[in-house]
Amino acid sequence: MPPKRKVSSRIPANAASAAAYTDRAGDAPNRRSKRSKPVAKAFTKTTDPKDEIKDDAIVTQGRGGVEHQDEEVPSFDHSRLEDKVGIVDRRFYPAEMSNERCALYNANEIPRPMEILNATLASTKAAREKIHKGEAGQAVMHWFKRDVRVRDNTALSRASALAKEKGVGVVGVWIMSPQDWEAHLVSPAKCDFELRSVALLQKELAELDIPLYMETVISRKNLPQRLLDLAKEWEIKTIFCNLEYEPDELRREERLVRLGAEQGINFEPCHDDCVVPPGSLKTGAGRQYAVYSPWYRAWVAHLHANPHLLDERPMPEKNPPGFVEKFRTIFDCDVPPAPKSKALDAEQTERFSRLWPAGEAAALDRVSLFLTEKVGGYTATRNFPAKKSTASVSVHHAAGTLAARTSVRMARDVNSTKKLDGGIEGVKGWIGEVAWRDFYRHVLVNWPYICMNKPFKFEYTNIEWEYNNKHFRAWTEGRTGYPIVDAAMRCLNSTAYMHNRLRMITASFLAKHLLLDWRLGEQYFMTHLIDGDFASNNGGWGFSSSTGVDPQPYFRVFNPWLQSEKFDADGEFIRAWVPELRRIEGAGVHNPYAKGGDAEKIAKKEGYPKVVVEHRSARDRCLERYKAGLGRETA
Ligand SMILES: Cc1cc2nc3c(=O)[nH]c(=O)nc-3n(C[C@H](O)[C@H](O)[C@H](O)COP(=O)(O)OP(=O)(O)OC[C@H]3O[C@@H](n4cnc5c(N)ncnc54)[C@H](O)[C@@H]3O)c2cc1C
Repeated sequence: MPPKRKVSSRIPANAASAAAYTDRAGDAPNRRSKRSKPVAKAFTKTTDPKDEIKDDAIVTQGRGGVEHQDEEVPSFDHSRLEDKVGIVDRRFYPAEMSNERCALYNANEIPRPMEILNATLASTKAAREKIHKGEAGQAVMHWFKRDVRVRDNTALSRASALAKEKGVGVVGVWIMSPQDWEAHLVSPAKCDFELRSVALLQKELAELDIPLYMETVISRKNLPQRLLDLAKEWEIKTIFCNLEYEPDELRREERLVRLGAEQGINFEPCHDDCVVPPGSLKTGAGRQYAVYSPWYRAWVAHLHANPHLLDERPMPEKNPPGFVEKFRTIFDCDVPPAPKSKALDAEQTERFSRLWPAGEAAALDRVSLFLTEKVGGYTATRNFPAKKSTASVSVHHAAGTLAARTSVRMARDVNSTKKLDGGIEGVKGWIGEVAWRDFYRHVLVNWPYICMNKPFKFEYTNIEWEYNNKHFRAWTEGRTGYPIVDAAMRCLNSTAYMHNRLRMITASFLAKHLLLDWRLGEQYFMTHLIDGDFASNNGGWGFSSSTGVDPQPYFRVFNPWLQSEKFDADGEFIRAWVPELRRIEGAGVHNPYAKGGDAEKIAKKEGYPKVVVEHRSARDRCLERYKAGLGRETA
């Protein structure tokens, strides 16, 4: 066990605390401090000085913070390198949370953001009811966030019902928050998709005489008060929204409930994003499930016992006569342009619009087409990227142009049993995949520290990751010398999407073959995927790197060649994305340099790279490093 030293310092929650880090790094073996310099340079994020992001908005509290006081810090504390390698964006977040603090969450000694929100909803209940019973105001507001749709929208439907009861209309609001996009690493393709969807939403709402007011709020911390100010300006007494489950968002909504109650506005957050609201399913011992299979059985049983959870939410009604005239000025808002750091060029705009039609009509078309033409063969074919046999609706689930509830209901309704289980194998299998999305959200709510750069299994913090920039670049560019990995990464870079099997292969390759800190890969995916979604992405990375909830065991290391031969047997997917290997016939395409002959000649001639790491030795190094990391005392 490494020697420990007593640190008697109070590190402010928001301090970059370079000195503290230097100190700690000083404890580390020389090889690490030697290595950290060039690595820091290579990975540190750069910020465009022209960008709108302002320093004043750095969130100093709120993602757990660093609250070490007289703590025991072992000399090995590899996680602390995160500051040097740019894992945590310190413009927005405090440094990586300590393992002790994670343990406190697990021991229920720190209230989770959802619990704090629920407590505030309870403590403000009387005040909010009084507002509800009071004056009608001029309208009811629905704040659109990750629910860019009119149909099957819980909070919008409730806003419409309340407006009808009060004899007023509904006003829609959508706020662009460039800092949220920056902090959440939202990819330019995803921002563009959202903006295109918002433009379509505005048109759909206009048919119901509902305006969509749009505004850009630069500083994310000002957003709650700005919403309340808009409500006051328009004499609105109630604001509805659907909940997002990341800690920052839950804390923001908690603040809105509190500030709203103080300022005479009832803020009503609704569960909508999950089919089953987080917190509804508990093990026999009353805990949140950390394993998918029993959780899934409970999820199905819960939905069969509570079928209303799958009911379509009523469409909002048309606003009453005279409403358009009263709110004329906000009917003509323009969709704002993407912030500079997220803007696409003309060619990218055209490409992504063609590949990913936006809006809820496109979403419903996609899911309907899938359920009529493809779902029957889903279970048998879903792992084969070249078959294009999955629904391709994750982009819609992520933007909220399609509710997961809608997908599950539509699938249930085409099932021969009219249930979630039994009946058609493909339908059952597909519902099970959509359920993974719920599962990872339930996990996020119960273990919020996964959103604070900690692995679910925080004992894996002490694995000594590599920060090899050359390897990372080879992975991002699709030049690792492993054709299936390279094809997948090039597909991601071009289409902003990657098939699930390939996400598992590339993620496993980064964490286990290259031994790179899995959080680098997690971030790269977020900044490039059009369907980037924190909970699903983090869950997928946790699974593949064996650091997450219900992961594959660390000693299972995917062999990329075997995966390739199994799931892209004809090499169709590889040839589509790696032109250097297109002329190779037969199995040589999976590992051209090993096969010799024509395959090797073509690969060499076309400049296809040799492997960056040799499979067997990479595997051995991985097992050794994981084992050593797990044997270490947690920091
Ligand atoms: C490392 C890694 C990272 C991932 N990152 C994301 C991400 O950022 N956003 C994202 O939506 N999905 C992510 N996934 C899950 C999955 O790869 C995609 O949801 C899926 O490829 C989307 O394609 P589809 O819509 O055709 O899926 P289908 O196979 O048709 O599945 C239907 C829907 O179920 C949900 N779903 C399917 N598989 C999963 C899963 N494993 N976890 C959670 N939800 C699932 C999605 O909403 C999907 O649209 C990740 C998986 C891994 C292994």
